Parts: sequence; C-alpha cells; structure tokens
Amino acid sequence: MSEGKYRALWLEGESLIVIDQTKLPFSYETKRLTTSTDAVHAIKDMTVRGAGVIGSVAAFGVYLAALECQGNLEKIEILAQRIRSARPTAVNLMWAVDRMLKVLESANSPQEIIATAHQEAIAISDEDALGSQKIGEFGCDVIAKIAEQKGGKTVNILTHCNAGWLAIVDRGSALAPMYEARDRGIDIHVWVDETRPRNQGANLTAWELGQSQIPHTLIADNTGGLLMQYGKVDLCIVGTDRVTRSGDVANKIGTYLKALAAYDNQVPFYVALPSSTFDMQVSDGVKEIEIETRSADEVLYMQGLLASGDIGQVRVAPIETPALNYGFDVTPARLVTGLITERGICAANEAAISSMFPDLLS
Ligand SMILES: CSC[C@H]1O[C@H](OP(=O)(O)O)[C@H](O)[C@@H]1O
Repeated sequence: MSEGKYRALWLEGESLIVIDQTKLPFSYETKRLTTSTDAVHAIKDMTVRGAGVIGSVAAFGVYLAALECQGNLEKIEILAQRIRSARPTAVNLMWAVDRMLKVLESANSPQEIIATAHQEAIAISDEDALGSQKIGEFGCDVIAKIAEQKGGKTVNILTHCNAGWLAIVDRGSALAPMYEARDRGIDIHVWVDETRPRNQGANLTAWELGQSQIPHTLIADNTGGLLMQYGKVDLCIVGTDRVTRSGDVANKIGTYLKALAAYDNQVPFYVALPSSTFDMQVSDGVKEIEIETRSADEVLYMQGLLASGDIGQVRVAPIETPALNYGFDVTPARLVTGLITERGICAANEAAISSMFPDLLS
C-alpha cells in the first residue's frame, strides 16, 4: 500500500513525474522530467531527495538517457556518469546507475536497450516498495516489544530528517515501522527533529505523518537530548544514505549527536535501510565516505511561508557572516543498536552484515 496518494515518482508515457519536495508542505506540485539532464538537476537541486528516491530517479534517468540516445550504449554511458555524480553521499545513486548499466550491457539491439532500461528502472523502484514494506514489519516488531514492556502505553519514537515515502518508495525506511505500527493499532507518538538547515523534518516528515494521522510533535534539533534525559524517548529510528561493511552510518547532519545522546541515556538507536544502501567497498565511514558540502546559503537563510502566502527565504545571520554546510555526518557502528533491513534486524558489525547479506560481498 502506498502511504501517500501517489508514489514520490511515477512514469507517464516517456516522462518521469516527481513530486517537487522543495515546495512541500506549502504547495503540492509535480515536475515532469523528460531528459537525463532533467534527472540530474532534480537530484542536484533536491526537487527529489532521500537515498532510495534518488536511486529510483537515477535509474529512470538512465532510461531517459536511453531514449535520448536512441539506445546507443556508449552515449548512454556518458550521460549515466553525469547522473552518477549528481550527489556524492547517498550510495543508492551510484548503485542504481551501475545496476542499470550492467543490465544494458547484455541487451542486443538499441530497441532492446531501451526496453531493458524501462523494465529495470521499474524493477528498482518496485523492489524499494517491497523492501520498505518488510522494513516496516521488522521495525514494528521492535516497537511492539516496547509497547508490551510499557503495558500498552504510548511508545515515543524520535526521528531525524525525512526517511518516509518521499525518501524511499513506498513507505520509506525509518517511517515504515511507524506506518506499520499504526496499521497494527500500536499507540505511538513521534518526535520530529526539524533538521536544519533544509528542514526536511519540519517540511516533509511532519507533513507525511500528518497526512497519515500519526501523532507527532516537531522539535528543534537540539531538544532530543533533554527529552531522552526526561525519559520521553523510548527509541530512535533514523534512515541512512550509506552504511559501511563495518556498520558505520552516514545520515543527515545531526544524526551522530542524537546517537551519542541515545547511548548516554540507554535509548535504543536503530537505523533503517534497504540493502541497496550498504556500501561493502568501504569500512571506516569517517575516513572513507564523501560528505556532501552544500551552499552556505542554506544555513544563512531559511525558507518558509511568507505572510504574503508565497514561499520565500529570510536571512537569519548578519550579511557578512560566513557559513559552512556539511549535509551529513557519520555515526560509528558502536552507537547503533541495530540495522532494520528488508531481511531482518542485523547487528551493526561486519560479521553480522556479511552473514545476512553474503550476496553483497562479491
Ligand atoms: C532514506 S534516506 C533519507 C535520508 O535522506 C536524507 O538526505 P537528503 O534529504 O539530503 O537527501 C537524510 O540523510 C535522510 O535520513
């Protein structure tokens, strides 16, 4: 079942339609992507975002490239490399492009290349949908256990950024267990980190949960630690953009500080992901994962609904102030209670990951 009225993206003829996430929650708008360059721009300017959706848009971007190049593989490969480098941290992007190119290599004619690209892109986003359903079920078992320990009292869950159906087709990763908990009738309440500087929590997670009638409260990013000290957080569930083979987790900037606070307060800290988010090529997340640096303007300005009713930006720092904008941080494996995947819950260490995902080792 799709949580929203639509998926975050869908095909219409030979175009890819995406929900414009830069306009939510104030305006529901879609964009039509007709070329691979459109796909690159949509990923770069964050019209679409979230590891899984970036991967799906990249896959459809390769399909659009196949149409543009009339099935000429050499030309498709050049355009695919541009898609592959649109953003650096979420590994689903590289994974999806590489998977697309690999299947295209075995197609025998330009027509077959186009048909294969079409089929494989659909398969990638359909697999995300199935995976997110399973992630929801496994993650919900954790919530159910806590609900039982609390004698059926409300389970308070903290999440950071947006890892719902706008981020991974069709129920997300971190939010999937919450949707499942609602379906199973478990009483939950979600603390939503606003997630400065781009406010994916305030703009997107609050919107998604509101649309699905899941009780939630928006908090400033620095509130989580105090709530944990007060015993008001039963568990944290976050998404991720890349997990190394040793279980280090790259996720939206601020995740590491939440994990530290959770550790200090014995609050379980779970990371939810589809297997396409593992990067078995790297081990040490801090040393080896490239962290995206974005425009300083995202820190210096805030976007929101102006009194005029238009979406606009206001400056929040002196005109001469410089700013630095790292998009992600790395939470070391030792702070992670477990990885909620489509195959089950896995400890965040190399032995457990390799044993649950032996197919990723080759
Ligand atoms: C399912 S991953 C969601 C993930 O995406 C976010 O990054 P961005 O909004 O910059 O694409 C963030 O790391 C979330 O946890």
